[in-house]
Amino acid sequence: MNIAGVVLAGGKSSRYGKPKMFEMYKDKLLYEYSVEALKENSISPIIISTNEKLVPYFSKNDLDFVIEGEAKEYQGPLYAMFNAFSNRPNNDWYFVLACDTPFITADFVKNMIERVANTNVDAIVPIQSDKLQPLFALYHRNCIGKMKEILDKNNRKVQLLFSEVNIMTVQFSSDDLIFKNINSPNDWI
Ligand SMILES: Nc1nc2c(ncn2[C@@H]2O[C@H](COP(=O)(O)OP(=O)(O)OP(=O)(O)O)[C@@H](O)[C@H]2O)c(=O)[nH]1
Repeated sequence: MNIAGVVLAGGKSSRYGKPKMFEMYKDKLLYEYSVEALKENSISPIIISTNEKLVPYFSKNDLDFVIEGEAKEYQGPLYAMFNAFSNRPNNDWYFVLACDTPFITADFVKNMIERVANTNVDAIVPIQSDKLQPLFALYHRNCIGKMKEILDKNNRKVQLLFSEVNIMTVQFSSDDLIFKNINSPNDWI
């Protein structure tokens, strides 16, 4: 069972006012929290999905990842996922994370990937307070065709995929900080 990691880092950051993935929090850049949580679970390759303008700003440091610029920018997470998955269709699963989640942990990633064995669902998606968390989820390559169908109809919502494929949900407690993401500078306060 091979799992690729995909960190989505090509959004507009319009609410933040500047590319939020490069904000420093404690000792790391914001996007590095997601890369590290995947890396600590030996997930390889780890792909950073971004746009051509931002590619030069990702520094490899000691982290091990591949940076990919999308031909069409700002098409949203569903397109970004489709693009990253279909560029490497030989992976069985893709672990998708966003670039703005400083409280993500390697334990969370471990908990999720342990569910991949012996399941025949197409996606494994966390749920917290009745809200699905599609940008912290595992997608099987079976999803690629359905994603294309949704995009071809000019739809962009990741949630639309969940009525087209079989999903397993994983319940998390409402006080778990893992899913907190940073949209604007006020979210740090
Ligand atoms: N590669 C890629 N990632 C994206 C794209 N759109 C959003 N993302 C990422 O998806 C995650 C969630 O995005 P949002 O925070 O909702 O949107 P955003 O565009 O980054 O920020 P806003 O402009 O403030 O809505 C973030 O990690 C984004 O970087 C895209 O078109 N391509």
